[in-house]
Amino acid sequence: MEVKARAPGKIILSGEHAVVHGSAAVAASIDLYTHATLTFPTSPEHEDMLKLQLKDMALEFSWPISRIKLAFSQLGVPFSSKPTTCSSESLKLIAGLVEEQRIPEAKIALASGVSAFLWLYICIKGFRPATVVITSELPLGSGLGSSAAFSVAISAALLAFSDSIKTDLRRPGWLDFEALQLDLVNKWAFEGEKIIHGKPSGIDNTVSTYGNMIKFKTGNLTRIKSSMPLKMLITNTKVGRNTKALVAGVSERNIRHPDAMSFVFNAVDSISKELANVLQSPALDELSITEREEKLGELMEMNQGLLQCMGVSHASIETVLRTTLKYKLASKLTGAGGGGCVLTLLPTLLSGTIIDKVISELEACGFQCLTVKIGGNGVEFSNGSS
Ligand SMILES: Nc1ncnc2c1ncn2[C@@H]1O[C@H](COP(=O)(O)OP(=O)(O)OP(=O)(O)O)[C@@H](O)[C@H]1O
Ligand SMILES: C[C@@](O)(CCO)CC(=O)[O-]
Ligand SMILES: [Mg+2]
Repeated sequence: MEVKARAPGKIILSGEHAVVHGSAAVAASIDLYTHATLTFPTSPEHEDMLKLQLKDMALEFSWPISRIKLAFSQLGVPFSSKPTTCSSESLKLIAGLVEEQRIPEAKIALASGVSAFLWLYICIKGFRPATVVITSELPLGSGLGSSAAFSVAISAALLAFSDSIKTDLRRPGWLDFEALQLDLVNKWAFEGEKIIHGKPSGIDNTVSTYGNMIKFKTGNLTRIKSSMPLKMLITNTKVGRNTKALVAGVSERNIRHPDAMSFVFNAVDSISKELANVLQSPALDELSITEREEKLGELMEMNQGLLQCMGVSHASIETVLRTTLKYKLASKLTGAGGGGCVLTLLPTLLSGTIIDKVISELEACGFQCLTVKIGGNGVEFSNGSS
């Protein structure tokens, strides 16, 4: 039997980092996906193995089920129908299982993803042999939510057609989960994100699970129905960074300067609320769209200034900001910053010629530009026929 799931990446229009400290943030899904395919063995030679294939990286990891059982023999089986946080003892055992796989040094950042996979698999499926194959259209560690899409796609593939989620195996094509099922996928994915991010707010797994556009504050989501078209250019600076370290850096700055940082987080909260209101205000005519785009651009610039204040900008991000500003276009980093991707608002009336000029100037700096569809479906699953 084969089960597939796909989960989208995301952009954050406002509020990253501050959302970890209780401010509101606004995020939207994008049409770049991570796919997870789960198959149970049909031939006896694979019967005692759990395998994880990361196809894009040409890496395969495998553990004899007996080895996993042995690792957990002292702590007991974490098998659970309820989303469970990986304790530091369990994380140590899992880190041991990951270390045995000898991930090449250049790809060692993948270790936290492999640990998240093992935790989700063992908790949800127990000691059952299987192969899980991952492919992704998202750049890893670039601010487009690759870690969340990975955790959501894995949780969804493991939960679809399980005891927790009864779904109809016979229907073809990509299928939607029901509301309560989505909540369960999201909660498990959050446990995966905790292993990769350290202290996630939950915004990335939430927008990847539910899709569309959301406002998110202290664990609660409000769906946003944007009444205006929204076009963004995404520039990947290709400067690698790690969300866990950047989130920890902001928390340290907050400990050093709690009074000043609380004003910064409050300012971001107001920006996100205003941004959500602008997106949802009733559509009237073309002029009002232009005015609203100007407001959005200004709010994005203000948010970027505050992200600089938090210490998560980077020289490469500043280069993108300077380049787009020459064309009077507003930009901000998206996700954890420190490199990664930058969003640039492309107003509806902006000519194609200008867009092409901006893109070629950014690409001449060695960056990669992408345009994506914003606000599509969240996680979906299929019986393998898609
Ligand atoms: N397709 C994948 N295969 C294996 N591991 C993955 C995959 N996608 C993400 N990961 C794990 O997530 C890590 C990247 O997560 P990180 O949170 O640093 O960046 P991001 O999620 O892309 O950006 P942001 O959190 O800013 O949106 C990788 O180093 C790896 O451990
Ligand atoms: C930096 C951060 O705010 C967003 C990463 O996409 C971290 C989080 O909210 O978990
Ligand atoms: Mg991430």
